[in-house]
Amino acid sequence: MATTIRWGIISTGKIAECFAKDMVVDPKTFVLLDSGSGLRTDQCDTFSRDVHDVVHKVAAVGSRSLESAQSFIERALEGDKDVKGYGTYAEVYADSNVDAIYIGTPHTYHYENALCGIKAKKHILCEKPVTSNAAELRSLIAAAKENNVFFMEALWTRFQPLALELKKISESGVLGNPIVVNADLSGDFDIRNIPTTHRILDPKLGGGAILDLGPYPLIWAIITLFEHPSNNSTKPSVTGSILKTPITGVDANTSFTLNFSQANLSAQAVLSCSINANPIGAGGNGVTIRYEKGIIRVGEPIFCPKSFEVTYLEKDQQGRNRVVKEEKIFFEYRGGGWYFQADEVARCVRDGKIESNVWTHAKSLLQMEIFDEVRRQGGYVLPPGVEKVV
Ligand SMILES: NC(=O)C1=CN([C@@H]2O[C@H](COP(=O)(O)OP(=O)(O)OC[C@H]3O[C@@H](n4cnc5c(N)ncnc54)[C@H](OP(=O)(O)O)[C@@H]3O)[C@@H](O)[C@H]2O)C=CC1
Ligand SMILES: O=C1OC[C@@H](O)[C@H](O)[C@H]1O
Repeated sequence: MATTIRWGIISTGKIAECFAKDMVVDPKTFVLLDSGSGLRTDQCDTFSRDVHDVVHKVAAVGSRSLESAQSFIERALEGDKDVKGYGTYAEVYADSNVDAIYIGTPHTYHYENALCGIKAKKHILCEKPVTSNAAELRSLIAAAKENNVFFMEALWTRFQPLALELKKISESGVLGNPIVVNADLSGDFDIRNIPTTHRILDPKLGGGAILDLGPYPLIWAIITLFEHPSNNSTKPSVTGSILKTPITGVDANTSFTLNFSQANLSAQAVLSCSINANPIGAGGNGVTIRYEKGIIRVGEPIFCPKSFEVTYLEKDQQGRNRVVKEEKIFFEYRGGGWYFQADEVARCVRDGKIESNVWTHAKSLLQMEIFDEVRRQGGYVLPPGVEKVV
């Protein structure tokens, strides 16, 4: 019999709406198609979501305003009368019809929202970045353990079928070891014209590039370098550089380099993010991973790419690399793709786990430690009181 997870949604902002809409995409009728030239029809079925073991149901929506909760239910959940709308988040935590809480508030509220949910014995899926810093995350992990509830950061990209397939190729050895990862996520948020209270500009909301966009270039380095068997889960060294905007002092342009050289890997990730620049790979590739014997190029947008290309290289007699094969792999699916991570939550809850084996507490912690270090080196200090644990 399928396990049903009854979700309580915290906040009625943009991403909460995307997540809620995805929860009503029928997982059984969903088919993932491979399209275009380079079709790998032999493997299409492998990528079908075709989920029969878990079912998602939104049971409650909480907002700071009841009207907002009700209008959210109308627009995102087709006015479903079975969904309770609440004018406070506390009522969602207290609702006995809610199994798991999805948190879609601005970064600097994640800690307190997640802690309230955990204390109410709810399982938690919390948007990225999971907290403002590593200390807050350590405190939440301890609280989740103490209350025996599942807790995971909503690092949705890690669960997408493209990421799973790329990881398989990356670790198969067919391309040799990875050498360099280049990844950027940038967006032009029109920072001169948006209000300084916008979450991307307001330091009280953890504004800037590193906390909002940084998780995405980083996830490709984590998948291909940190998780690579030759790395033995060894943490990288971190070098970061930040250019702040004079508008509010948050980081506008941030780059960070990770060296993986302590285990059996010798590889570097060169990562960056900006809130005032167009995507570097607009119309092209947002991530490039160079291996000893090939290259993988991942399409934009790097948080939800729909294709990647693999170039296989071989040395000729003069020792020059030549292309021997090129392959392009496409992914298509209905909905936004946020349900892949929700399926993971449901299965972990069903199996009595408090942590995912895929996006573990340790990987979220590694991410927050890297961001802390980049902010430290770049001199980006959040205003007093914003970080609830330091
Ligand atoms: N996984 C993904 O693809 C994405 C993830 N995100 C993440 O989701 C989070 C929210 O982003 P996004 O949806 O774009 O943000 P929005 O500003 O659109 O929504 C945030 C919501 O949080 C609630 N909220 C609570 N306190 C505050 C406050 N002080 N100021 C503003 N809003 C508040 C509000 O809901 P209410 O009024 O109902 O209480 C608001 O609508 C971020 O942490 C971001 O990193 C964002 C975009 C994509
Ligand atoms: O998670 C996200 O993905 C898309 C970006 O535009 C957004 O700002 C970010 O929060």
